[in-house]
Amino acid sequence: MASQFTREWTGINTFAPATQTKLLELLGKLKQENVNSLTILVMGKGGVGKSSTVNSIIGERVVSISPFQSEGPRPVMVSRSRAGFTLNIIDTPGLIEGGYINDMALDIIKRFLLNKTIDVLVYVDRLDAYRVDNLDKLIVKAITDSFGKAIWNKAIVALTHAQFSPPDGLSYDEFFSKRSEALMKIVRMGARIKKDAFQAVGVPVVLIENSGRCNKNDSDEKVLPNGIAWIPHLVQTITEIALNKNESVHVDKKLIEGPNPNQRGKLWIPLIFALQYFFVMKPIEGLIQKDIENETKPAWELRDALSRRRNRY
Ligand SMILES: Nc1nc2c(ncn2[C@@H]2O[C@H](COP(=O)(O)OP(=O)(O)OP(=O)(O)O)[C@@H](O)[C@H]2O)c(=O)[nH]1
Repeated sequence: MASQFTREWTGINTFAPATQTKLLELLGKLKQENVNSLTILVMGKGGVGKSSTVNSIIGERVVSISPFQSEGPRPVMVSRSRAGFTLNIIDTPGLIEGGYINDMALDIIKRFLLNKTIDVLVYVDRLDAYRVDNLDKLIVKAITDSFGKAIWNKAIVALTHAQFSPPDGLSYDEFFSKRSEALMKIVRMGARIKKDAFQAVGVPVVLIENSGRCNKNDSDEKVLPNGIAWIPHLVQTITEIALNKNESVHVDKKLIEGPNPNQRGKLWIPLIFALQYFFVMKPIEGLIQKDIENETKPAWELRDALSRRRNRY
């Protein structure tokens, strides 16, 4: 997907040596499986840390970040190559505006993605939130309606602000598990996937800390309060999703335009006619016939029939 002029992924060099080694190992694993490029789509509500996450993965400030919702509702694709492998990451604008899905932004994203193939969807939200609401459901529904339910076979839920300290009484792991559980429930509902099927998909939830003040371990890697070096963990999860048995999602015209409303239900028309014929028209015909047979003949008709019979003898 990237051209021959794709820039070198030099941002990797800014990571701690231990992180670099792990990332290069993962790229090697992908190449071993004949995967020479990956396209990652980053989506979520406004201001949750999508652009910051793109910058963290690339290791450069490639897209602008802002504490306020960004103005231009335009997606941006950043491509970098390293050792014969190309990484494409698509940053998208937040989809919610004034409490509703911004249809225009969604449409622009869909058109931007036309003829591209999504290998992994990273659905971003924040760890430090206490409740999920209808907006979360709406955004998941909008993603599902745009790219089909199959997109969730290729999805990761990523929670930013992961250096967050939960309120008194709750451990980090407990808070993470409660937050993930609540979010996964809303994702399942928004995607309209049955519980069993959704559990079988097993969308992974990963933690991210984009802040420059992220703690580091002895190997100088950025770590979370649970001790996990999050960059290699995120890239490893991306690799696993990319290599799972499910197909990547190719965005074609049919997918983004959805079913033609004029075609909707057309297949049912002959069946409805057949049902009407057998279960409405036929029984009515039968009743009419029976009615004619049972009809009591008027007296003059019986009298005329009798005199005709008498004259014959
Ligand atoms: N502490 C902390 N702040 C973060 C993290 N991720 C993002 N931020 C901050 O959150 C704000 C919004 O971040 P962005 O990356 O612009 O969020 P976005 O989702 O791309 O926003 P839109 O493009 O407006 O939809 C910025 O002030 C970031 O510095 C994180 O992991 N930890």
